[in-house]
Amino acid sequence: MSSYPYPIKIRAVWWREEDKSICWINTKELPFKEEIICSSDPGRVAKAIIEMEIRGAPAIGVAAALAVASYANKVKTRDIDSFYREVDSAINILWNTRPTAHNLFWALRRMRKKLHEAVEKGVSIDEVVQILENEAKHIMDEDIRANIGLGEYGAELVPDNSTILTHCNAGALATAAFGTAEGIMRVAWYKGKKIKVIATETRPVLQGARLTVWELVKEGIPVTLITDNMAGYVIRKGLVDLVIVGADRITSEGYVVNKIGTYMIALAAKRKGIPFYVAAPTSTIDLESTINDIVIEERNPDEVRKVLGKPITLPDVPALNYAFDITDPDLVTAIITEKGVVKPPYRENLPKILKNN
Ligand SMILES: CSC[C@H]1O[C@H](OP(=O)(O)O)[C@H](O)[C@@H]1O
Repeated sequence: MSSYPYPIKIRAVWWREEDKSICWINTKELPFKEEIICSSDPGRVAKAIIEMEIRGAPAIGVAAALAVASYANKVKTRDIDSFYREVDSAINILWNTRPTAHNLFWALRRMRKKLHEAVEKGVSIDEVVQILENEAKHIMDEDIRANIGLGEYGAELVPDNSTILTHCNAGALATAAFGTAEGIMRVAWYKGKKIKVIATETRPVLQGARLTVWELVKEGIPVTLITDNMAGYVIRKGLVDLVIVGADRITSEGYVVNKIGTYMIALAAKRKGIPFYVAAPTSTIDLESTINDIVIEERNPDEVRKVLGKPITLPDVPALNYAFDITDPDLVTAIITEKGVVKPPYRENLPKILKNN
């Protein structure tokens, strides 16, 4: 069991050694029910990602990697070509779950590369299985260490006695553990800074009300819940000292793709002149992409027409359900990663930070 400099109290996804399966806490049921599910079936894990039992850019990537490794452990064939095809098809099933978060594709590319290299080398199936398991565990451990690392950098930017506004959930429930935006909050809190948090509910899936509140209450970090449409006013009223959010993808120019509603908060922060920070491991940064490559997931309109499954409008009214939006680089004060804090110009400085060891 790896050791970390801070307590790891909550994990979104993890590896169960006894049966080499992937386990996750079903975030769809929180905070009202804590349900743990374990599986080695890539189809079941894909369903969990699509239906947001597992959600959050880093958690999705880690889950996909663990699912590939878990499935590889269960493949029965002793023919290497059939084995390769079966594991590669599992990668494809997971690849086609949600289109926006870069971490999913970053993790699956790592797994596919390990699979291809091992098979090319002609190692045994048992050795390929072990290589895939090791890689998936590295991806999981790297995520936790990255969150702690960016948490340390970010906490330096958090004034004592400050109020942080956050949107959605970029916490332990969105990562292998510790969280990104919430990782900064945890380190600041553990280091004795008297922070308070304002969390937006985050319609339509309510990650803020259901997940961020649950995480911060468990940590003993003071949190106040607001509706999404209250964010502008509380910023204007001077109740917020800084904004910290997560990210699902950051392009080469520094465009930040994050939960729908992030852009409006960034505009309000700019207008008020308070810092707007984006916390993200480097696995979220996609230097191959530009704003034109971004795919914004559109989810089932029923998520908008209902709250926790209860209709709030007429059943067939047309509804838009964009799951993410795009925040322009000039609205982002800094991008906080495990390799350091990136300041503008992002097009120039993002590649530099990725080269840092
Ligand atoms: C640590 S990044 C989490 C990121 O992912 C969330 O999206 P979703 O809940 O739809 O997976 C949201 O954009 C968070 O900022």
